[in-house]
Amino acid sequence: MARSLGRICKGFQRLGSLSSIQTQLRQPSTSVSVSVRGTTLIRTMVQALPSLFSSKPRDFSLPNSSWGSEMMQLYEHYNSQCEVETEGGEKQEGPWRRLPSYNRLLKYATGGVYLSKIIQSKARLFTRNIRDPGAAFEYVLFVNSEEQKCVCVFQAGHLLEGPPGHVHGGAIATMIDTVTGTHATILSGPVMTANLNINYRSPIPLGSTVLLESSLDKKEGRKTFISCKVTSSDGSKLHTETTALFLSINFSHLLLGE
Ligand SMILES: CCCCCCCC/C=C\CCCCCCCC(=O)SCCNC(=O)CCNC(=O)[C@H](O)C(C)(C)COP(=O)(O)OP(=O)(O)OC[C@H]1O[C@@H](n2cnc3c(N)ncnc32)[C@H](O)[C@@H]1OP(=O)(O)O
Repeated sequence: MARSLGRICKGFQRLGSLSSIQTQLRQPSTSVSVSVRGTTLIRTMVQALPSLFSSKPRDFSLPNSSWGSEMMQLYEHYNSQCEVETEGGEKQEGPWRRLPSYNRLLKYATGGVYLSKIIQSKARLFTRNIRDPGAAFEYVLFVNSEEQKCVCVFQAGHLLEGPPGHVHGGAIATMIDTVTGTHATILSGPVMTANLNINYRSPIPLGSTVLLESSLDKKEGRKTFISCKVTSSDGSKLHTETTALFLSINFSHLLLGE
């Protein structure tokens, strides 16, 4: 435990002081401003993420050759609203913001006390650990701070099969947890999923693109309640409906695992 804590402290030392991160935040090339309450932490984390990796991290939420036309259309729909033009022709932030996505959250604060050091260093985010483009989880998240909403465009690859020709329910749950969990983190800081209640209404064809829409229901103390719908890309078919509960945690909770 002491070793793990030491590693985490080292990790945060490498992150640099908060003021140096804030200086980074002010630089145009790295500036992201998610302007909802309680988002300073997540903004800092999102901003700091790239510097936690040894070499240039790959942002998995950018288009690749496996993205089909539906995925691209929806991506462009939301991406075009990340920056808008004023009447005077100036560019300014729009209502939506694309979230970058890496295959690891923290390089140094790994936890995982049951793993050897070598294996710990190979730990990767579940949804981003298959390198073959298009094979599994292809997705991109956008957040709308004003409306306290999050959307995710998700293209389900051939390795996610459950019933023949359709997406595995666990893979769907994984994406719902990812989207609502990210949304809850943006709204409330570090959280863990306490409850996910999913109703599967219609199967998702393998290879198709669907839209996940997450919205805040309410916040009560440490509890953040979120709802999420999965629909076909044109919104005409409802695939799943979910309510989720997230509880705010201290980082030490992840280490102690209690
Ligand atoms: C650090 C995050 C950083 C994220 C950065 C995001 C950037 C984006 C990048 C990448 C995206 C990746 C996003 C992935 C997201 C995935 C998230 C997961 O999958 S998390 C894994 C699955 N979840 C677990 O393993 C939890 C296991 N459970 C626990 O650890 C505990 O039970 C915990 C923390 C949930 C609660 O434990 P207590 O001890 O803190 O709290 P107690 O006292 O038990 O409960 C507090 C209140 O909550 C209610 N409560 C607790 N559990 C409940 C439940 N299941 N249903 C209803 N109420 C519950 C209780 O009744 C109590 O309520 P009363 O205060 O009395 O009103």
